[in-house]
Amino acid sequence: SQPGATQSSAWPARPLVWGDVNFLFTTDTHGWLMGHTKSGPPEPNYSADFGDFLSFTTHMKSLAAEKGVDLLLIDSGDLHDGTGLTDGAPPGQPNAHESNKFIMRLPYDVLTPGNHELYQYASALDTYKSFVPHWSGKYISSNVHLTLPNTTNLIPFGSPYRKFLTTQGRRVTAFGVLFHFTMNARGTQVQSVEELVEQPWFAQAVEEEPDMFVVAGHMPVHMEEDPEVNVNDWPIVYYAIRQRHPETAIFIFGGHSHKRNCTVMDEHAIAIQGGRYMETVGWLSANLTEGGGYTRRYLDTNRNTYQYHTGTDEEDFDTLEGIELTQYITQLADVWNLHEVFGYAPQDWYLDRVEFPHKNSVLTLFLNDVLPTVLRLGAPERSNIPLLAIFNRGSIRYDIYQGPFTRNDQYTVMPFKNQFFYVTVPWAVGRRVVDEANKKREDQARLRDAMRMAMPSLPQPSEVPFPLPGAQTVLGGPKEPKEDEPLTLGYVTQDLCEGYADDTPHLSIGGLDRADDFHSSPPLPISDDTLMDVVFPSFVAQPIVDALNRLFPGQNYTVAGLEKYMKWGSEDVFEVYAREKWN
Ligand SMILES: Nc1ccn([C@@H]2O[C@H](COP(=O)(O)O)[C@@H](O)[C@H]2O)c(=O)n1
Repeated sequence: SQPGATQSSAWPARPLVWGDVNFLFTTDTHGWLMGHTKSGPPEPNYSADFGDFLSFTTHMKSLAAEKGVDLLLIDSGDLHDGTGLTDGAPPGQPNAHESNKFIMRLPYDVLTPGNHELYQYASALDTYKSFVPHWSGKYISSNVHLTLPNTTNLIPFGSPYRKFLTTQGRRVTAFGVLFHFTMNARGTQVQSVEELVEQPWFAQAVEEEPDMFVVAGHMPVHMEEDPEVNVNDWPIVYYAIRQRHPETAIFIFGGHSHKRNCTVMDEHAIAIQGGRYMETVGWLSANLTEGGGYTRRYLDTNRNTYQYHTGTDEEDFDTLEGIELTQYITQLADVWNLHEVFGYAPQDWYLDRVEFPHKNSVLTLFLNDVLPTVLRLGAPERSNIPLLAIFNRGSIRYDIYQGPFTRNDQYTVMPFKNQFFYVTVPWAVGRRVVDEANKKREDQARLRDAMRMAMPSLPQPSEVPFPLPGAQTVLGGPKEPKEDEPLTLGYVTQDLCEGYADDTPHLSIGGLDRADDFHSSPPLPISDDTLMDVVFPSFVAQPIVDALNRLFPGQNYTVAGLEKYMKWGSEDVFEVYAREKWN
């Protein structure tokens, strides 16, 4: 792992149960290739870096070969937007250009893009040119297309599908599916999942019966409260395959909601996903012969986990390639100055453990102090005008831990490069913008829910042989810790499949389901007709402009007509604040 990373003191509770077909899977890694290096709990549980992960997958592939079984490695997208390694490149270089080279060192069998691969045309194009070719057909994007500069023809972003033989000779048909993402950059196209399954080429690809279908997709395998994330179109893909092949095995690997979860779809189909930020490596094993059945496990990403499951120790775990990858990651972090300290955070602030406006919520810190401080510093000429700052919760991505706050931390909290726009309106209008923008979101969510209800519901699985014979130890709740083995803080997963699936037992860190809605700084004690500045990030300019136009008819606000509030963008905000307040 990376120099200075605090190692985990926790260990897995029991060995993995292998089937004849096995999968390791990642999703929503968002650039956390350095692993989690802080000492505050639960960070040490996720302290392995991508070099460790490479050593782990190498040992696991060898174990599979020794056992004469298959092991496939899958990723379900969102490789960048989340750390300095992916987003801290010098100006002009597309996100993830360097970090993608690290990912290319891993032996993935199937990869698929997430929505973050498509927000910016420059990074989508760079992925297409520099990353996709390396995979020789393994990077699959069944419903994503792109146009090359100065052309109009849509071409597949990755391969539309992949048919291949596993090392044990099993025939696989694989697809890669992204939810119907609509905020993609001009020059990229995402087909809806309904449209995808109607394509003649899709019907043709599905027609021939393989031993198993493997579908990696950037959509959650469960329903979510948040309409931004509640984009579970898996039943559409599932039915499109099931109609033709009633009993063929289907393995679905989801993502996007940043949670561990699992759903049994029928006796021969299961959908599963790991969490986010390289905190989880998922494990799924199945017997396609000998009466079927599955086991699953959510592995914490630390060296204890990796060594325990590969029967190695500090002496023989690291492979040369793994050590080399760790060193390359360290070098890039050094070259890009990611460990530069901007200030010292006086306490922890959490994203998901406490609710806004709790004093330990990173959202509270951001709205009540960070944003007002930085906006005032950034536009001193407007400091006599009252200010209402608005932001979208989804732009804040992670906790802040007490101690040195570095350039990399700035990217883990707020990786996006959004400008700040403003309009000057009477307080009577300004104070209603956030509610109005959120109301529209809720209306859209209701519409989407209504469409979803029109879809056939999933059949109830009957008598699903879950888990695999020999996996009974997985059932019955968390293993009781020994008295001298205190539990550490971490994830305690309750997914929708049978039994207990966390690999290492923990005391629950908690976690809240939140909508990616709009929030604003505290109300101002001013009269309704006082003019004020409403400031918001460019990413949400359209919904805020729409809300303003509904509240203030006749003004005709447009995104193109908006002015920048200050020179700093969202990626600068925490640096400016930490230098000012924590230094
Ligand atoms: N330029 C951007 C891009 C995205 N966001 C926020 O990220 C959310 C999507 O992230 P997921 O991991 O859930 O896919 C999006 O809804 C925005 O809130 C942003 O702020 N700026």
